[in-house]
Amino acid sequence: MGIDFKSITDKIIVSGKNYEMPFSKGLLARSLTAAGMKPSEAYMVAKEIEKTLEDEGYESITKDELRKRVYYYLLTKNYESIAEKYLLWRRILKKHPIIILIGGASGVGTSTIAFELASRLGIPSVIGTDSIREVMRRSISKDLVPMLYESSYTAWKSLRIPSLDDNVCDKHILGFERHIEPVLVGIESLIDRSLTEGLSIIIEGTHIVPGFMKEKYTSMPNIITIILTLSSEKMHKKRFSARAKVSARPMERYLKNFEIIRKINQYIVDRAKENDVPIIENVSISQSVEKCLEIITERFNYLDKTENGENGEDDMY
Ligand SMILES: Nc1ncnc2c1ncn2[C@@H]1O[C@H](COP(=O)(O)OP(=O)(O)OP(=O)(O)O)[C@@H](O)[C@H]1O
Ligand SMILES: O=C(O)[C@@H](CO)OP(=O)(O)O
Repeated sequence: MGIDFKSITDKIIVSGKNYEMPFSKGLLARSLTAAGMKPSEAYMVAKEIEKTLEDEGYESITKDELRKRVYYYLLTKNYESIAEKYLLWRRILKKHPIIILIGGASGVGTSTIAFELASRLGIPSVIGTDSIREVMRRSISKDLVPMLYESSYTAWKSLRIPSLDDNVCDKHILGFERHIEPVLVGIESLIDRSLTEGLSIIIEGTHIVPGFMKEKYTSMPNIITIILTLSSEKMHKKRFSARAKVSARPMERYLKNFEIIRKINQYIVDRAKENDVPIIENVSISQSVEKCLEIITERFNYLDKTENGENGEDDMY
């Protein structure tokens, strides 16, 4: 049996297909910011919508009706483009789990952007590929795949190739490739699980490299890969010192291996270009998040059109 919210709150109750919850201005504001509204404005709009419903005597409202109300409210306040994006996002998220993969070399900011994006989109799970790597380490022995027990930029040290001719193959990159392969198995199984459960998720880290994931995944329109980079070496270096101040990851280790990390950065960017995967210069957090949202909205538009036709609006709200 569900919770009897009426007995514990006098808030309007919002009901979905399988659950009910008290009206949350924060949740509504979040879906408005995902559609492009400024956070400060979004909270005020959410507050105003709640007040209008209260004034009209609502005690409960279905999610579909609320969506409709929000949409028309936005139109009457001249937020046409946000209104359309808001509807598009609700329509897509209602039908599909969304899987966002954020890749990039160590230190370019994948986890920072992934967490910001998750909060804007209301996606409850962010998993770092470092954690997946940790799980894979427990299931694959060090003797079998020693590269897995290294970092992405030191994996080359475990290669079993005595003298590698750098003109034929770059040992740092070969080490990196061998390092990410077993982690990809874990990433793919996590994606399978999310698809089966219908749960949206963001997976981030240096093990997300375009061209390495099976086509089965890259061809799904609700799986979106984005690569982050930093062209400026100076800025990239600074990120390690900034991180060292708030975490237990010493910057010396990353600075010592900086040349290799930069090589990996270039390698990931090249693979992204080859595979038509969008690349974002992660200079400012807010701008990177905005760009990610633009890329995701574009994909949603495509998904929506392929499902409903150019003007199809059979399930508008
Ligand atoms: N756009 C940005 N502007 C300023 N600082 C940023 C930005 N993105 C990330 N940072 C900071 O840079 C540092 C490194 O970022 P983060 O830990 O997210 O990197 P990462 O790509 O996840 O690295 P790793 O793969 O090694 O875990 C952090 O201190 C973070 O706060
Ligand atoms: O392998 C790496 O590039 C990083 C990624 O976060 O991990 P660590 O430096 O902790 O081994």
